[in-house]
Amino acid sequence: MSETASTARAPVALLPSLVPLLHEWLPRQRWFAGKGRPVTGFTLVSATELLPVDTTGPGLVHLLVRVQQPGPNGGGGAQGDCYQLLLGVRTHLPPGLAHARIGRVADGPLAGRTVYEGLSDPRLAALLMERLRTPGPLGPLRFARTALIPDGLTPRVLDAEQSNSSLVYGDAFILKVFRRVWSGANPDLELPLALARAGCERVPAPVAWYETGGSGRGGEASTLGVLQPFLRGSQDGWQLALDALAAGREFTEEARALGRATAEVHTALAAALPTVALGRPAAEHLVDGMNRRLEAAAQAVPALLPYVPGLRAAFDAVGDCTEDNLACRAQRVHGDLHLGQTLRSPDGSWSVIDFEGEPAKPLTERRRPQPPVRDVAGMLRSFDYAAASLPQSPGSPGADGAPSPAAWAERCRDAYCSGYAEAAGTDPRAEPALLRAYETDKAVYEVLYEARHRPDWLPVPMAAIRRLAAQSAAPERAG
Ligand SMILES: Nc1ncnc2c1ncn2[C@@H]1O[C@H](COP(=O)(O)OP(=O)(O)O)[C@@H](O)[C@H]1O
Ligand SMILES: O=P(O)(O)O[C@H]1O[C@H](CO)[C@@H](O[C@H]2O[C@H](CO)[C@@H](O)[C@H](O)[C@H]2O)[C@H](O)[C@H]1O
Repeated sequence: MSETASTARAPVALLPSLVPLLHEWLPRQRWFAGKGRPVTGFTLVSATELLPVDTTGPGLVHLLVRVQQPGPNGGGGAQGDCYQLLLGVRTHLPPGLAHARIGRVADGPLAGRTVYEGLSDPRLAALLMERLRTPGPLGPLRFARTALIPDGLTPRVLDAEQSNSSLVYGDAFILKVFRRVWSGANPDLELPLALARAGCERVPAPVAWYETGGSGRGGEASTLGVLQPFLRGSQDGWQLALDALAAGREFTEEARALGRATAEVHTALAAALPTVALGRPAAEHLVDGMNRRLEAAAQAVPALLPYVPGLRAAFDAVGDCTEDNLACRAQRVHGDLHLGQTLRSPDGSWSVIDFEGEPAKPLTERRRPQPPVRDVAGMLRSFDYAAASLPQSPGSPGADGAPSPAAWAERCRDAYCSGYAEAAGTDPRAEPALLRAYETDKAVYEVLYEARHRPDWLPVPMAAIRRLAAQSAAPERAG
């Protein structure tokens, strides 16, 4: 991403007058990654008027802003993390947009005007779609598409709690606007594009996207947003699993189908993008990464400390990877696979979405080839999560002698691995120590994630930590 401030007709002195409003508004957003650390400054990366700001109607300003904060920044390093903002500007905000209000600008080029979350304004959201329909450059931004997009689709903001912002257009397309912008292609564009080119139908194929930087000055463009077909009427795997559990129903058929879908995605990714055999140095590098993440998590969540030696022992299995072990081949993977990243369409087929990887990790790390067992482990953790999040009531599994949620999860985990083995030809359970190492790494990530975002959920990954640490201490008894 270019670090030079650039403008496309947007007022150059825009940022200073917005700073007091952003100071207050930005840290409160669900997608703001630097929660808990004070914001000490803002730097403008680029400002682009998508709709000119004049006094007759709403304007739409696209901003890339770096946010300075003390402490360990993710991808931004000392310069701070970069965020994408789409600000609506109006003289009078209609009451229907009151919920989107950011504030009134006190001085500068927008003095007296109200700025608000532009994506919440259907008129401005439609304008963003118009840009995607008619590709080409606009100041520092570039719009691209792979197919014609129909006109006149009504936009609505998806109100799911998310790391990014998504808009649905006419129930036909979904546009994901990446909030935290990293230098380089986002895997949520890169991988679905590669899968679409490889003919894999498990992933909605990107129809359009927009990006910045990377052209002419070397380096890769940074992805800002991706438009994909909206899978109307589909339900996500997390909700389906919870519904099944609450009704005391098995979920093994679905789990098996999910295993097959995961294997198909992995096979297509391995065919479309480079794979590497992990020799000892590369495997040891992976173990180092796991140990570093464990140390950082244990510093932030001291409840992890007693388990550190046991968890470290679990990671050692990855260091034993040799080049002739097929399970140790590394390839591009999903990177944050869980039930909430799967959608079942009304005809019963499963799709996989959200290839961004773990949002807090630097992009370079997320784009590195990994053993596919990493995704398998992520999904196995998810069945455990579903079972652990079921509120106990009479008649629910585990109460009054009904099958226990833990046993339900175990059957799902087995069925998922069986489905995976059927489609991939390799059974993840054939390398139990490797699988356990990746499950442990994921559980450590979850401990940190929950401590930061949903402290009430912390007991769920902590229960897994206790189980995994005990299994490493007695591996011969662990499955
Ligand atoms: N192609 C799609 N069709 C239907 N719904 C989708 C599609 N892509 C995403 N969604 C819905 O949008 C939600 C958020 O999408 P996701 O890619 O997970 O965003 P985030 O990275 O912000 O978590 C998903 O949980 C899903 O319900
Ligand atoms: O969907 P995101 O890309 O935002 O992923 C993050 O949030 C997830 C929670 O929404 C989190 O997943 C964890 O909780 C899920 C239940 O809510 C569970 O199914 C997953 O197994 C568990 O990891 C994910 O880790 C995080 O990156």
